[in-house]
Amino acid sequence: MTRIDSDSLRDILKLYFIMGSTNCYKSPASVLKDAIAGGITLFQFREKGIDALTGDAKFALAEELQTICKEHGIPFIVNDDIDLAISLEADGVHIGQEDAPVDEVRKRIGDKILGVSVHTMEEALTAMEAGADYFGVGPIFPTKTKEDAKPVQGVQHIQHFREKGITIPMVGIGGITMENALKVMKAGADGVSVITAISKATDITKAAQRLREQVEY
Ligand SMILES: Cc1ncsc1CCOP(=O)(O)O
Ligand SMILES: C=C1C=NC(C)=NC1=N
Repeated sequence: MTRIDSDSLRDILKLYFIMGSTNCYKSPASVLKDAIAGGITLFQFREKGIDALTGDAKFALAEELQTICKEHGIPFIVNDDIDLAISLEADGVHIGQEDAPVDEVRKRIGDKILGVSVHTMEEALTAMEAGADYFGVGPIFPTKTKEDAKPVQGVQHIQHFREKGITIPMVGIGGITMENALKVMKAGADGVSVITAISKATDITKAAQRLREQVEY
């Protein structure tokens, strides 16, 4: 197996739905099915927060959601938990700056997709050197979903990375909705990562559809 090429990755990063049990009013399985029906292109299992599942319950939910992704041809990414990703043979992982070093994770997952959260040029350059396939940049707008999010940065970092000639696939994250998604794309992102605007929508399929329209501008 070889590393995914950037152009294919850009296509799957367009509408990057992220979710765990703590982000859903309904069952995570039904939320994911509705989001897939609305046109998400990538899914990340992110089980975090005070009521997050752990151990066997977390594994069982991950497996259930991975099966749904497989049935619909949607790649399945695991947030932070490298062991879980490896045991499930997930399509990739997403790590933050506080997680294991990028080069260590790259060694453990081989050619699978490796996403890294970056907030500064230095973090970006280090992550690229170490083998990241894409960046998650944010929080772009205010968000209540991640309690320990860094300061809201707007689209300046995405613009700055592009102005400096960084061409690596990149998604914006944080407070992204159908109203502001286009601004993120025009700043130079290849896609948007969304939790609440989809997972807590009244009509999940419609919310995903509207976001998909925005990113396909
Ligand atoms: C995981 C993460 N990283 C930066 S902001 C954020 C949460 C995004 O959630 P939402 O789309 O609900 O604002
Ligand atoms: C924190 C994150 C930033 N970006 C992405 C894509 N996922 C995350 N979990």
